[in-house]
Amino acid sequence: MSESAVELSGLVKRFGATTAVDGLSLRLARGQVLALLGPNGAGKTTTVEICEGFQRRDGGEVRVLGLDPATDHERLRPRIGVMPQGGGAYPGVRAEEMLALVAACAADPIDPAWLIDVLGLDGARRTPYKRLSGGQQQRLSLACALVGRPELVFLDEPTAGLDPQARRLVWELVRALRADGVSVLLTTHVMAEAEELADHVVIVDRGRVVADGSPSQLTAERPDSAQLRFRARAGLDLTELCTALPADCTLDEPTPGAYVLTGRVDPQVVSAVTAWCAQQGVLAEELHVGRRSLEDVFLELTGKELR
Ligand SMILES: Nc1ncnc2c1ncn2[C@@H]1O[C@H](COP(=O)(O)OP(=O)(O)OP(=O)(O)O)[C@@H](O)[C@H]1O
Repeated sequence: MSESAVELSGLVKRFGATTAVDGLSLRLARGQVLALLGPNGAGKTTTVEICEGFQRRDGGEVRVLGLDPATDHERLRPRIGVMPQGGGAYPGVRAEEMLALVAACAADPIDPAWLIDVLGLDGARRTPYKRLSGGQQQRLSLACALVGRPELVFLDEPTAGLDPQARRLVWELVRALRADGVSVLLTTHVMAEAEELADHVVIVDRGRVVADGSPSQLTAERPDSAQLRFRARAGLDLTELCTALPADCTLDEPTPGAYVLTGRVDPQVVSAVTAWCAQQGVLAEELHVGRRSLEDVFLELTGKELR
């Protein structure tokens, strides 16, 4: 087994009566990307901040690059990069000044001008932090996390609020980091981000791990995990359609006119659905047979209620 970049065992963190992290264990192998997913308040940021050495744990074991962040923070700091949720900086500092300041703390920094260019911040180099757009602040925060050539990077919701172009750029950077052997632990609410980038996904809920594996393991580990999706006019009688299908199939209309059948999808099932639609004079469009998405797995494990 390769060496771990992060190893947590039975991690516990309480805030008064709230148990934010409740016996959480996970492992990020060196050179890999781990995505930590979970609903709001699941304990992701708290877990990441304990790994970064910014929060003290109440129980469990934590090893980050072989060190304990609670006691070895000074030795760990130059080896890790941190992009906190929401960023933050002195409002008057100019983008290039801020990056230069962070670079000055590193033994062998990446050229700040190059990073500014790669992250599309060239036109904003002399803009004070408070005047940068939210997306520019995010990208500057990412630049600050990377400028010290870290061995391990923590990215807390790195693409929150970014436009699609900037999101793609961040994804490319994460892939480039991985190709360079950098380990990445990221939190995200964007399932496509986890599917695109992560070698390993850990889903947490109420401070506990509820699923752990590669994206393909999580979406395909059950034999009944296939789905048939199609579009048709809204409000089809799903109870009646169900009678034409095997008992273990479930049908849902998550948004009007979009249908999802989950179960053992075989040729007979596809034929039964289209035949039933034909009997109703309904054209089933955009038929697609595939695996459950990571989002389906996530909702199944963590529920659909808002937190
Ligand atoms: N400093 C704090 N004081 C008190 N409670 C806190 C503190 N920080 C976090 N919590 C609580 O701990 C729980 C976990 O919060 P955390 O921010 O780690 O969740 P999260 O998974 O990162 O959520 P989100 O997706 O909304 O960012 C929540 O109930 C939160 O209210």
